[in-house]
Amino acid sequence: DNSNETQAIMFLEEYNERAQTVYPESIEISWTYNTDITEANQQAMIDSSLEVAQFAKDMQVQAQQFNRTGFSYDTNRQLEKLLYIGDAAMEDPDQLEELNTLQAQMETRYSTGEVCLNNSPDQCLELEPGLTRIMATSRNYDELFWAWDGWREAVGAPAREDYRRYVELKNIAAQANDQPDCGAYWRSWYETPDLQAQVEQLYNQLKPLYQQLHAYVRRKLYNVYGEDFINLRGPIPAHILGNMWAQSWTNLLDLVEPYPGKPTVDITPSLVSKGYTPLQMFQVSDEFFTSLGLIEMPQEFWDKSMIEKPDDGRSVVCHASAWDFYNQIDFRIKQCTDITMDDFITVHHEMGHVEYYLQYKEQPVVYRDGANPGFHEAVGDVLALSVSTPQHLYAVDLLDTVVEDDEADINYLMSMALDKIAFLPFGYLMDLWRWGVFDGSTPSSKYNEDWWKLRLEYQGIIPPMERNEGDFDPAAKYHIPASVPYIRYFISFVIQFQFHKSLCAAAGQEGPLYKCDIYQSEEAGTLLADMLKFGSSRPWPEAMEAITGQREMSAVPLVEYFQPLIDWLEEQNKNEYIGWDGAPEWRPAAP
Ligand SMILES: O=C(CCC(O)(O)[C@H](Cc1ccccc1)NC(=O)c1ccccc1)N[C@@H](Cc1ccccc1)C(=O)O
Ligand SMILES: [Zn+2]
Repeated sequence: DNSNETQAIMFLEEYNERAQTVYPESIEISWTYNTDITEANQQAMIDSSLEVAQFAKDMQVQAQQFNRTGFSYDTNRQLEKLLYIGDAAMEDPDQLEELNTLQAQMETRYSTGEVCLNNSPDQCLELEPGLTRIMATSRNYDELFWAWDGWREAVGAPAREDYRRYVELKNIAAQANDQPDCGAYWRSWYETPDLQAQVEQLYNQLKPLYQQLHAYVRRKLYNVYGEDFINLRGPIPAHILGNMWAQSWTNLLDLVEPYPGKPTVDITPSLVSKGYTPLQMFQVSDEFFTSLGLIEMPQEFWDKSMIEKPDDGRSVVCHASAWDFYNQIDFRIKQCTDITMDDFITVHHEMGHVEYYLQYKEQPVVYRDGANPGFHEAVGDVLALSVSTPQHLYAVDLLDTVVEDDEADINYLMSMALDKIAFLPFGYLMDLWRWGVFDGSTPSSKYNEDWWKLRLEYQGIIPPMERNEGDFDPAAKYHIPASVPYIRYFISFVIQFQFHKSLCAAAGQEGPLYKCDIYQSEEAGTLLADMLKFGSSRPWPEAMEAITGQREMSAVPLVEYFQPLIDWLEEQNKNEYIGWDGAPEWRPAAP
């Protein structure tokens, strides 16, 4: 009855007040651990998360007392968000403490991992920046193997037992949220019953693009490493693609550039030669957002963010992240920013998260989230599609010369494909593996075997040395030990081109999609901001419709963006073997 709804609304208002005290305090304690990893800070974070879990449980008990029939859509949706509270729903507090402890230990192991030169403890490299720079710049097969294998030995294998127990506990937590397993719980956030089928269909539509890029890059790597290490009908060794996880191949641009001799589109040399600091990289990004009429980063952001790896000996979680303190004033980024184009793009990615926070900060706390997790990942990347254009980089003095002809355009599209197309199979398989682990189809006895089956089937890569169950290679990627879902990035890499196409139309940009730069377009900014303000108050198809005019995810704008390169690659590859099942018995020579 109506009075019941009035009481529910009063309860929700009380929740909204209390949450804006409870959450900020706990998030501050988590920030302290992330920016100063010590045993004490880790324990403080675990203790605080147990307190927050108790608060969430108390609120859940109150929320489920209401008979929601006849309630308005909004009251219903807000209450619903309080019923499903993740790990906090675990019945047994000891199990929750064990889970939080495991997660903190796995995050610490990854974030403090290092590889030491011939066991001299004073010459060690951490992932950022040391190992990342080697993976990006070395063309020495053995040196790349040293970094690739050393990292997996340091943070992969040791995580196996923790991870096995983590999976058990995460599934117990999922069942406490009325879900069969943790993968099902993570997918439930999309409110899309056939989500797996939709992402599988999107992947199959994009697979031909990836296979063309794979064949072309394989040929170029063959020219560098030779026939002992590259089989022109087989998979590519996993460690020579310019990235620790072979998820982005942009660092191979100098090897694979279609028309060498054109001015480069890689601004890393410019950033370095012009003496750019991390702060300036953030300021340039902020200026792009405000040029669209979006909200600028508040002073607290500049005062309290951590945008460089500290040099005072502190251990920190270097993997980038953007933080909402749920008090409408504190928003931060934590990033160990290196002076590279990769990190300039990551700055935009992280700032996109904060822009979303700023746009929905007036929403009730329960709605301060992306329309779905993929939306949150797409915001910064959409703007980066404009920022990355040679014309824009030239306009903001990050490129000294720009040439606009068909060959230069193909070079540019290749650089973008090495990021966006190369990523797609990795973005897809990360959670294919985890969904299988959570639903039991991948037992711990086959963690590594199933991982490399997926890496071969979808990415067409092969480990440089035989792997076995003494290894645990998935844990060498942050999101696995850090328990961060990943299908959100695959979804983002598809929908960001839908958003780009719509924002470009709003900005009155007419030319080919890959040349569009929405810089300084208030129309584009307004179209984006109006969607961001929704937060998670409406189902994501409504947010999609608000920007693009239609409700589904679609790979069409991504294909449209890359069409000139697709045509070029098909011509280039007309005598190449497409795919990697042409030499099933082949293995690369040992490093
Ligand atoms: O992991 C990231 C960037 C970090 C983040 O911004 O996605 C961060 C990951 C994270 C870290 C700690 C706890 C939870 C998530 N996500 C956020 O900061 C975040 C997540 C949800 C809402 C708001 C912010 N990118 C992915 C994929 C990617 C995306 C875009 C370009 C390149 C690569 C990667 O590096 O493999
Ligand atoms: Zn992100």
